[in-house]
Amino acid sequence: MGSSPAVQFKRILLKLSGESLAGDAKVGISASHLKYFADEVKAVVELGVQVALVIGGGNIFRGISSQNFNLARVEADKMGMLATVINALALKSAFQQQNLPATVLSAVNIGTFVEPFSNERAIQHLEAGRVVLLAGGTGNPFFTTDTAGVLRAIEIGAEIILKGTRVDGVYNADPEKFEDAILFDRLSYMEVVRRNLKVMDTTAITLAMENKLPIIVFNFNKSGNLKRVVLGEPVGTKVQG
Ligand SMILES: Nc1ncnc2c1ncn2[C@@H]1O[C@H](COP(=O)(O)OP(=O)(O)O)[C@@H](O)[C@H]1O
Ligand SMILES: O=c1ccn([C@@H]2O[C@H](COP(=O)(O)OP(=O)(O)O)[C@@H](O)[C@H]2O)c(=O)[nH]1
Repeated sequence: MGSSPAVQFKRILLKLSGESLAGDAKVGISASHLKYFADEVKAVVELGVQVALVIGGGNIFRGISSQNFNLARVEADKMGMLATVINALALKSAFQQQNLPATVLSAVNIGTFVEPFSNERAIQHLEAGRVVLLAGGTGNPFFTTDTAGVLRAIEIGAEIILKGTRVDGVYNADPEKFEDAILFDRLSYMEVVRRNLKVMDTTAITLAMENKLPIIVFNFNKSGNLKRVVLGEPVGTKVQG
């Protein structure tokens, strides 16, 4: 008889894209996707893992698409950051409906709706057993929520950033464009940068590298995968030194 798998992490930072909250139309928020997020996250909280979650905003607005609307980039990025707050509020409510205590901390000052982010507050909430939804990205234009994920992981002392996507990990080319793309089990940070593998932006990768924060990129759309990663099963691609 094999021993049961052991939980690998005490505290994780989970990064999920805004689009993963949308239905097939890739815009807006889908009720069934909210429920799915709650179920997947609850399964690891029940293992005793502290979960901080950085959510993107691409299902509502991306600053990079500002040219399409003839908007100034900085204003468009503010809209993108606000979009992440909307997603975080939706997730908080969905988590609470599944009896999963959750709270939102925002990098952008939203007044009375949500608490402002501080690393101490985040850690207090995590230690009190709440899922901490980190909204507003980094609070600065020209950054992404992937970079916010790495930054917050380091600030709150998470052992790893888990980036959930709709593909199985990091490939040698975009698997949505190249059918014969090959999946890596592991990669160094420098290989991701050198090979220009666009699964996370370079700012996020180099910040992780400088702070020795390991990254696992995995398919969040496969139910149970988040739990498998936390239990140390070989799921996705591990990026580290
Ligand atoms: N080398 C690569 N390996 C894996 N995915 C890649 C790669 N290059 C580009 N991608 C794309 O990155 C996406 C994952 O990033 P994610 O942040 O979840 O989505 P998005 O950027 O659309 O919000 C995948 O769906 C995939 O199409
Ligand atoms: O620190 C940040 C994080 C995000 N954004 C803006 O918010 C949008 C949504 O974030 P992102 O594209 O990372 O979301 P995702 O792709 O994960 O859904 C971005 O396009 C940017 O316009 C920003 O300006 N600063």
